Amino acid sequence: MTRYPRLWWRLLRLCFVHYPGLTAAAFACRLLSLVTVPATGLALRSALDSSTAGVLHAAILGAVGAAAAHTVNVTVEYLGNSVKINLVDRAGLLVLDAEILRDVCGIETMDHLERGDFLDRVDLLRGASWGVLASAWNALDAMVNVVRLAIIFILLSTVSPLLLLLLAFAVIPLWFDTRGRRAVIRTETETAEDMRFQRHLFDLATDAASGKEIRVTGAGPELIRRQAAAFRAAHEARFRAQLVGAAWTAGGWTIFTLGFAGALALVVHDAAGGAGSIGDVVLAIAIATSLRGLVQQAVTRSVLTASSAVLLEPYLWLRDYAARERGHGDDRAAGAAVPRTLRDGIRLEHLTYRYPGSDRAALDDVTAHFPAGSVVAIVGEYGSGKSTLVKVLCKFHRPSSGRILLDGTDLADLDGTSWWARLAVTFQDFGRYHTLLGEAVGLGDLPHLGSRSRILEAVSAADADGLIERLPNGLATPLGREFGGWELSEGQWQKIGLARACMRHEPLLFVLDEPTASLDAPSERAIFEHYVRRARHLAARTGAVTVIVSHRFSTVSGADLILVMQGGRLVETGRHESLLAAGGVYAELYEISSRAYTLD
Ligand SMILES: Nc1ncnc2c1ncn2[C@@H]1O[C@H](COP(=O)(O)OP(=O)(O)OP(=O)(O)O)[C@@H](O)[C@H]1O
Repeated sequence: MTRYPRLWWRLLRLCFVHYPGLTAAAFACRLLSLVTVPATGLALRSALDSSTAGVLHAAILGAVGAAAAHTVNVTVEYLGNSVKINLVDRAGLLVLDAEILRDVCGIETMDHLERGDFLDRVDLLRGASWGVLASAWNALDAMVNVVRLAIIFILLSTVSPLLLLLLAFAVIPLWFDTRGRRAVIRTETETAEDMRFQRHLFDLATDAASGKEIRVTGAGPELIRRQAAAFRAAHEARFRAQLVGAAWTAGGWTIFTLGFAGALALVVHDAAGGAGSIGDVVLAIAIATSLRGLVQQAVTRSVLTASSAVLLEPYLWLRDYAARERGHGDDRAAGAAVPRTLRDGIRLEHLTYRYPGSDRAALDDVTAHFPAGSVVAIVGEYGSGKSTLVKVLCKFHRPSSGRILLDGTDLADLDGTSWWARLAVTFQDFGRYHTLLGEAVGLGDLPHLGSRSRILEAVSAADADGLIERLPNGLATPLGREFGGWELSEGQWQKIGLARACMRHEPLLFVLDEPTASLDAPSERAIFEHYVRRARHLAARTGAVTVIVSHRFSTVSGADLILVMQGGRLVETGRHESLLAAGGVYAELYEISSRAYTLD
């Protein structure tokens, strides 16, 4: 909680830096609002007392003053609020949202995108950055309200010190409300996972890709039942918490109203007994009436400020997390430069990796040497750790222990961006870019996005010339039905992904993670041979290592080195012939895979 004031100060400064005019106007309204209610009461008292004393011009002046002060009060309240809403909307969406996204995307590794606790926080903040900013203004307003109340109480004490008792009654609703709110916040945090889960099921049930399976398997009703159950559980818990909150609020206000009525009866009684003027009674009634509104505002703003903890906590957590992760990257990445070419190659030394929250190692003590210029195939059954190894090589995950050396330089000492600039990759879950076809390929190497010759060359390297010829506008064909473009088959999308990976001419690591999963057997063979030729070409230029991940053993038998993974461990390594001769896991899996292939 002690960090909040610092955060609010930073956020208010942020508003001022980006929108100085609006911020200054919002502050001016708040300053004026400090004096408008007391001024109205004082002017009214002066008008009534002057009129009782028969001083006409002073009475008129007082009446005009009271009307003017009241008008200013209403205007600054309205203006102050409108400016605040405008400011919070603009700065929230344009400045703070961008900051949050920069934090999420600026983290070098990708572990956070697979951590439930991280995703819960991002989920809470999704589209709610204005709420983080609003908390700073609510905190400021709560403070302004306290000062306004203090001025009013000083004024009331001039009428009767007993009126100060109202303060006690004013504090009660505040305390009651805070208690109720806390219960609501707690429940919202506790049920965030249920809400995320039900949204996931909703997306699954309405997504075109999963929709096909759902129809065939008839899993729809079960998914709907689970989605409804998760939603009901979260919703009911939140509703119950809101009822508890409402009960606390109602209790607080009932006590305040009783106290307020008692205090006014006291002032009228005093005036009737001759202990005050009629002006005093009017002053007390006018001010004490606004007092109710002011206390209500103070309570609302304090409650809003307190309830913003539901956003501030995840926001601060995310900032801390991003800063820690960036700090980790910066510490290590100081100084080391990515080699221009590889001579020795890539060495994995006792590489172990566990996914966040998992106690099972997805990579377990893997040691291997990928010589510069070699074509390395990683094979193994489902879930054996092939993709994880590729992701750690790409520096998307930081090894839990062990290291990766590039010509002797620890990958951990290189900064991610420089390393990624020397990678060419296509992943299993390749991107489907809904752009012009030429751009979908050219995006593989931004500096050459506009180079037609380079794009055509990449298309040829991916064996995709035939596809371009069949499309109505060649490279200028818009892709993706969702936005009115040309829809491609899985295999065609995959070829575009492969072409994109071929855009870079000087990678040090060329990764093909299941590059042919959506392609037929002849295309697969042709592509593999194509890539081996390309790998030799790249090897001659930069000593690049080509890593191909595949289930199909027959496809990769021509690789220089084959790594056989099983349950996260590297169980065999060597060339095809020697592995076959050894008669181990590779030989067995190769046999099964060849039989299946022949049956096909
Ligand atoms: N994000 C994740 N969080 C936790 N565990 C994961 C995650 N991704 C993968 N795993 C686990 O790590 C292990 C290795 O997964 P990986 O995807 O590397 O296997 P793979 O050999 O590439 O499988 P496939 O051939 O199916 O692509 C598996 O047991 C899997 O359950």
